[in-house]
Amino acid sequence: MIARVIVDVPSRQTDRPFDYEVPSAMSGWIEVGSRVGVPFGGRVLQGFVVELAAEAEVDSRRLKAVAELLDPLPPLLPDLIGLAKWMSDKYCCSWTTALQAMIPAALKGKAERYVSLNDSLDEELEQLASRLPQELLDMLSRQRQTKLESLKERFPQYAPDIKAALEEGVLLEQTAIRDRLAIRKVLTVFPPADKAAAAEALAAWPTKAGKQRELLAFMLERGEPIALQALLAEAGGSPASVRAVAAKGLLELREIEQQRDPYASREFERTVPLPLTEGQQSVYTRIADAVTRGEPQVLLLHGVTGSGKTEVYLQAIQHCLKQGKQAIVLVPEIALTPQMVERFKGRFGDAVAVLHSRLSNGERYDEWRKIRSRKVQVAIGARSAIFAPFERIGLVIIDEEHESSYKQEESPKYHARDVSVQRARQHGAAVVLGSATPSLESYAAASRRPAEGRESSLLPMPDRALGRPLPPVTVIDMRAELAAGNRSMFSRTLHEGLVQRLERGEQTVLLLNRRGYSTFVMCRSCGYTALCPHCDISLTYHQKSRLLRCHYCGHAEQAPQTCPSCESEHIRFFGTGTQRVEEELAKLFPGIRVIRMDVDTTTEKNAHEKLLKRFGDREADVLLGTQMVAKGLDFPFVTLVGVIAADTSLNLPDFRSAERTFQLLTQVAGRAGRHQLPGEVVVQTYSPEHYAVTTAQKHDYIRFVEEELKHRGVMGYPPYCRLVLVTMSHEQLALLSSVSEQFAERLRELAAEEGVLGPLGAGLPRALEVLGPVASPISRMKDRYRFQCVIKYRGNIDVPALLRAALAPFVAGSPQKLVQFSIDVDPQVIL
Ligand SMILES: Nc1ncnc2c1ncn2[C@@H]1O[C@H](COP(=O)(O)OP(=O)(O)OP(=O)(O)O)[C@@H](O)[C@H]1O
Ligand SMILES: [Zn+2]
Ligand SMILES: [Zn+2]
Repeated sequence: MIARVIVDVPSRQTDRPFDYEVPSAMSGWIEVGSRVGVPFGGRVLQGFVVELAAEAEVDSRRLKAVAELLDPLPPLLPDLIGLAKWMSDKYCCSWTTALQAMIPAALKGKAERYVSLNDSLDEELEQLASRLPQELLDMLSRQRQTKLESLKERFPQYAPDIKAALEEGVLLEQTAIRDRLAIRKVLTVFPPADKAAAAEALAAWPTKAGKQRELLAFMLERGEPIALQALLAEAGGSPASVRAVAAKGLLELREIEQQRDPYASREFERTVPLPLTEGQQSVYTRIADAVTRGEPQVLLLHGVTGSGKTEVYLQAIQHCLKQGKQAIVLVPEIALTPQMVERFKGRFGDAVAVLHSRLSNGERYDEWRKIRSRKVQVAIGARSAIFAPFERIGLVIIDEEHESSYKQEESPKYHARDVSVQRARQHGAAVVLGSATPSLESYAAASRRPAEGRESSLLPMPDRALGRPLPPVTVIDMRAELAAGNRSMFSRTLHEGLVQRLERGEQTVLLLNRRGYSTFVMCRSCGYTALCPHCDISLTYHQKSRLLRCHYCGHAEQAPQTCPSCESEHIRFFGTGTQRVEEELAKLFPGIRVIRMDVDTTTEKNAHEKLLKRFGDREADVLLGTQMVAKGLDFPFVTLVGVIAADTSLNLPDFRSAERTFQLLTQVAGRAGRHQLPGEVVVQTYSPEHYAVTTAQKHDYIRFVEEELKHRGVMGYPPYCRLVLVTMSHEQLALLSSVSEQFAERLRELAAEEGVLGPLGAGLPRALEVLGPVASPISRMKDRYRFQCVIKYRGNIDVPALLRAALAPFVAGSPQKLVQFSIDVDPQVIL
């Protein structure tokens, strides 16, 4: 039997399956999706089996055999292998890069070198072996295989002997793949099987073995297994005393596998399904029908903030589980709050696995194994949870589907929404995209259907579940505030609002829209700003460590005391805006209790969770933060939401800036007055007439979409066309410039051959334009210059195929001269 294996070398030349022979001992074990170690270019590398075949495509004499099988159960399923292929085609990444995105970090094994004594030593070799230093020989003969690294570390003085032994063939070298992380095993003590006999033995115990006696008595009383460590902590004694009792057959000592459950210590109150409101009911019925029918379908749930989307998700999942199928729930990373987890754990208990980036690798691996071993039926997590290895998926839910964090910014640059749709196609599953502010792409796609004579896939929920109206929004023109002599960062209205909440003991959420703000260093005398020496971007100031850091390459340096350029002392560090707001609040409202949530206060593990819990327990009057406070929070005592600067995201050079601003304002406004107490919202801005602000003020999504679509149409942006961003980089500017010109030219030629090259504005059904090359907005990163081309196209064009063809001449070049190409299909940001 032949296994076709994708080897973990992420280069374009090796991006195809290689044939290996399957040794007969492995043949019953190897499947499509198995992880194997295979010889490749003189090493053993990790790879995945993507196909099994009877005959090799290469000369059988040149065929090598699979060296090792890494897991008894294949970590990937055939549908995921197929999905990875689809991703590599669509996103122009290598197949292996896509496969790597699907497995937990713990399984990204690394090759290790081992040595062992050659056991077929003939006389001559024996002779040579006997000359090895005795302690080295001892160690080698004790173990069948010894890690080369540990041998080197332990006996640095014998390096020449080891080398010689390897050359002479006295020592043999092997490579094997070792996982970064193993299943955790815990030494556990079990109570005696025969209690009566143990009790008898206890009574007859000689008094001098007091500690062993106590241990046995403790275990008899306890009656259930306990980890050795815990036993020693509770009952005292040493491992030796436990072993002594076990040796008498009165206790049992065994290693058992332990799952690291990050939620083990938490109790989740069980909830029951709520009677649905009318609006929820009709939406639920549509989703449940789709799940029952088992046809792939994409539904867009457009429900205003507080409309009770989560309850609909919960009941739809319940329906899905009843059908014997599994469900995946995607939420944006920062919305994966304890509140969210609680709602799912509360309804489905241990049937839920949670996957997010704040878990340790070990915890994530264990959650993942619960899915793979069919212990859970629901997976909730950030974007990569779409790869949860379920076998029969009935429903995929993407909450806050408009969030940009569903797009992965490093390779594979996939969008979880598109991957979900593809995976749902494989399984006959329904996809529910939920949002109060759907992305323009999703909204346009859903509204196109009725025009094409198909059933609408738009599911609206225009009312809040608890009957509260959406809160009134007051827009404050900050220019007028200044004209009226108010120089504070709080308008009079917001100030007044805060005073009232403090008096009434209600809570306020304050959002500082920080996108586009940066925390940089500037000299007020000469205008000097601190730039990264390797990247064309300013360094960011970190107040805690007093360091200046580059967010792209990690470069760090001490913050200067005086200006490096003019030696002036007037050098200023513009710290995170939230810190300044916090200081101002303390000044204006003495004694005010503020919880600040931003990148600086949420670096620690679970910090996010702890801060929100304190706010939920009403230990603070104000929750102040960046984007993090805008989403998903549902606190009954929040009656005021203030947006300190609505504009900062409007002025970014990004065609989605109006959409992002509208979404952010609508989402954060939605935090107010969700329960019994009515809420209100104050939005401070320098552009009160911008349609993103005025439509958000009226909670008018449809109006915003109409307005925004006009702009997109005029400018030629999605959803009227699609984009691909190609970024090229190299250390030498001249070379980069000429290669990128050649590439763009080649691409235009190929598009012309296909008959699709032409301006989008001409009204052709299929058209493609290549813009550039031009210098990227960040024109140098990690000492490499960067150029970019933007491809705009409309209609059914296989752009990935065009790109691959255009790239071909540049991939095979000599390595030193290689220009690095990075392709971003449907980019979220054009930087
Ligand atoms: N059928 C129902 N009966 C009673 N209460 C409900 C019902 N459905 C939802 N709720 C409550 O309404 C509140 C808002 O619901 P939820 O948080 O799910 O809104 P949402 O649509 O997700 O809003 P957002 O987009 O703002 O996060 C919650 O406190 C929830 O418990
Ligand atoms: Zn200066
Ligand atoms: Zn840098």
